Amino acid sequence: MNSESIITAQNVEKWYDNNFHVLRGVDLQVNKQEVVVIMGPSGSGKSTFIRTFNALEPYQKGQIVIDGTKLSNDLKNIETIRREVGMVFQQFNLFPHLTVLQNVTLAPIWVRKWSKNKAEEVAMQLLEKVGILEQASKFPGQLSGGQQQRVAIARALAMQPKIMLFDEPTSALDPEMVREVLDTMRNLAESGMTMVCVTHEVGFAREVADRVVFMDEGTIVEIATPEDFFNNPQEERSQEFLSQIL
Ligand SMILES: Nc1ncnc2c1ncn2[C@@H]1O[C@H](COP(=O)(O)OP(=O)(O)OP(=O)(O)O)[C@@H](O)[C@H]1O
Repeated sequence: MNSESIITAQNVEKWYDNNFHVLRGVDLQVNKQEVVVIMGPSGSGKSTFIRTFNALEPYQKGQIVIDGTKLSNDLKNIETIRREVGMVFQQFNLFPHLTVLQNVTLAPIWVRKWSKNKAEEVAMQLLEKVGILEQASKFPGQLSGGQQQRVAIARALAMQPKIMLFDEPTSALDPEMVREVLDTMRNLAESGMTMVCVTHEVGFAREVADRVVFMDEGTIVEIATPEDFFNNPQEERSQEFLSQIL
């Protein structure tokens, strides 16, 4: 792991329109090539927090800097940020009327202005990497959930991001498909990608994460190595959470 920071969030505060104070002064620094897993009870603000990293959610106070670019709410740097930060969601969010290949090449052609040939060449490499090359000409509805999620990962990677965000990527999958998606994420981590993953998958966190961040009620309660977090949590709220999930 590289010790150079690529995400710096300082004292981030956010209120939803209904005045709900969802992020209450959150600080986090993620280093290049680091894998951070964010865990915490439902409603603690995990999704909201990572969605601020690619400007899907505005925030009202504090500062977020992504690879040297300040993420301000005037959306000035939004194109730069979105190019650098890929995201995979719980619901795969693929375009149902486009083939797998078209889903993966769409953004590189329109945003990166690549030729169709170049975009398809890169897409085929990525589909091979995530193990679904033979599905390239199918439509999302013809694939299993696990395969669709791997298309979503390939689609995000096609933009050649520096950071990948995962928001509960296996929560909508049947149990037998969870493994193939986690294996794909593990391979990506091994290739040196910087990753921030909201997930309840303890095995993945134990094996792949460099650090586990535990959030509760809009704050970060504890940050620790997986070994320390799962074997010897320091905070009472972490202990309570772990006693429910382990
Ligand atoms: N658009 C919105 N408007 C108002 N409140 C919202 C909105 N989106 C989320 N919330 C609330 O903010 C809180 C945090 O939501 P968030 O999805 O970030 O939590 P989470 O920790 O990711 O939860 P989960 O594990 O259930 O996905 C929840 O109480 C949720 O109801």
